[in-house]
This record gives sequence, structure tokens and C-alpha cells, in this order.
Amino acid sequence: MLRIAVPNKGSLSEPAATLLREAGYKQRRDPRELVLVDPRNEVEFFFLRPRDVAVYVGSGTVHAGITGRDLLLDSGAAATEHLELGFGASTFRYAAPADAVSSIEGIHGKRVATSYPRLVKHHLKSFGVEATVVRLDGAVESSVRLGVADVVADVVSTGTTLRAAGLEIFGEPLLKSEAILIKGPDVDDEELAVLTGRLRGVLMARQFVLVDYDVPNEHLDATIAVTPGFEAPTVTPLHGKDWHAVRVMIPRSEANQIMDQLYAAGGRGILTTELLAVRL
Ligand SMILES: Nc1ncnc2c1ncn2[C@@H]1O[C@H](COP(=O)(O)OP(=O)(O)OP(=O)(O)O)[C@@H](O)[C@H]1O
Ligand SMILES: O=P(O)(O)OC[C@H]1O[C@H](OP(=O)(O)OP(=O)(O)O)[C@H](O)[C@@H]1O
Ligand SMILES: [Mg+2]
Repeated sequence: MLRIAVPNKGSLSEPAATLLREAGYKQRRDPRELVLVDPRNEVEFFFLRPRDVAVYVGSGTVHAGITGRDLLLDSGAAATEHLELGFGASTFRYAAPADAVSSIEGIHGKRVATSYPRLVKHHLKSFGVEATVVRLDGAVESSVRLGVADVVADVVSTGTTLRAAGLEIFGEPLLKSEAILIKGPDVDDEELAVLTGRLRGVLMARQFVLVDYDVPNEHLDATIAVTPGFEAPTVTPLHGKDWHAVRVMIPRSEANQIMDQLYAAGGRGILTTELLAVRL
């Protein structure tokens, strides 16, 4: 049975469970459940702290897991990135009070507070910067005001937390993170093929919608140029008319613009439909 580690708390927990549920896997009802067996899909889920997921996957006790790229890199575990999951996006950045420090070189000799010490030490070393890394569990942004550090290195999403603490970002991001599927050192891709295919299917369904429209034969080439599809659109003759019906996938973010273009090109009865899951 495939063993998969899933974050039990924090920002990644809810979207990870939603993704797995949409991919047809059983998910827990009670947030205190630690293990969940899904016999129909031959999968066992282990609900672990987000930070620990990479440790378990890297040690080989579970085959795969969902975590953040930043957490994987900070863990130093032997797990590897397998698939980007499209949620939990963040950047990892340095910040300090305005004018205090404004470049990575400027961190030299200072104290840097972070919950990601391995990642930060590795980054500073690559710049030849020597600094004291102060490891904190969370709420790192308060460390400067409270006098335990001069600089923070932390996850930034909207930047609201930094601003509220009177800190300003400086330097290039240490990394761009998002939720990822990771796999253990001895797991071959074949073992994860069904899981990966299902997750990709849901991710794709989130990015695309299905569009259906009717079009007079003389305008068919023009509308197909607007919606070429992946391979080729499905085109069906309409009964008793010199028209065709077309069905094709289009990017969700461009759906309304494409509908406008189809109408202008002669398409009528244009409608879009949500996709639940896709397998291409
Ligand atoms: N505000 C946010 N927006 C998007 N992703 C975030 C945000 N905060 C954290 N993350 C991502 O979530 C992961 C860390 O999750 P989280 O912060 O929930 O765990 P934690 O800090 O270990 O746990 P906790 O905050 O409960 O102590 C990282 O991959 C991080 O990039
Ligand atoms: O840029 P923002 O949108 O403000 O989000 C970033 C904040 O979110 C996370 O904190 P979390 O809620 O996980 O608390 P923690 O620091 O205690 O882990 C992260 O550590 C930042 O503090
Ligand atoms: Mg956190």
C-alpha cells in the first residue's frame, strides 16, 4: 500500500486535503485523525506536521508527501521534488527596519532570525556572508522589535505581516516556494504514476474549462483558429443545418475573451462548463 504524508495543520493542510479529495481519495473528517486508510485506492495517509513531512519521506518510511519547497530545502532530507501543486505560493525573503540593512552583503556580522536556519545558512554562505543565525519557531517578524535579531528571513506571501512589524524587504528572494509532491530516495516514478496522474488531472481541470458552441460552416475555420484545442477540437455536424457544433478545452483565465472572439468570428450558443478532473 502506498504511504503518503500530508500536512496536518497550517496553511498547506486544507488545500492539500481538497486536492486529494478532488483526485478521488478519501480524506479525514476529524482534524485529529493521524492516519487514514483508503483501501479502495490502496493508499494510506499520514497526517504530520508540515515541517516533518520531508523528514519522513526522506527516511523512506513513507513513499511520498505534500509539503512546501522551502520546508523540503530546509529539512536537508533525501526526498526530492516530484510535482508542483499550484497552491501555497510564497517567497522567502530577508527583511529589516528601513535603512538598517539594504543588501545581502550588509547582513555581515548581524543576527538573522528565522525558522529555516539550514536554508538561510546555506544562502548566506553562498554569498560569503558571516552572520549569527537565530532559530525561532515562528512569529519571526517580532524578533527585531524584541531585540533578539537585526534581520529576519521568512516566508512572505502578501507582505502584510512584515509591514505590520515595520520591516522592509531587501535583496533578491532566497527562493520561490509552493506546495509540492515529494518522493523518497528509493521510490520510482512508476509507483507514483496513479497518484501523479490524478493530481495532474485535477490541476489541469482547475486551469481549463470546456467550451461548446455552434457555428455556420462558412465561419468554422475562423472559430477553430480561435480554439485550436490540444490535439484538435471535436466538431460535429448539426442535424438539418449547414452548421457545426464544436467542443474544446480553453484556459479558464482567458475564457471570457475567447467567448468574445468566438462570437465576433460567427460562433453562437457559446457556453462554458467546469471540469472536475482531466486525464490527457
Ligand atoms: N501566508 C502564507 N501564504 C502562503 N503559503 C504560506 C504562508 N505561510 C506559510 N506558507 C507556506 O506553508 C508552508 C509552511 O506552513 P505553515 O506556516 O503552516 O507551517 P509551520 O509554520 O511549520 O506551522 P505553524 O505556522 O502552524 O507553526 C511553507 O511551505 C510556506 O511557504
Ligand atoms: O506575507 P503574509 O501574507 O503576511 O504571510 C506571511 C506570514 O505567514 C506565515 O506565518 P504563519 O501564520 O504560518 O505563522 P508562523 O510565523 O508562526 O509560522 C509566515 O511565517 C509569515 O509570518
Ligand atoms: Mg507558519
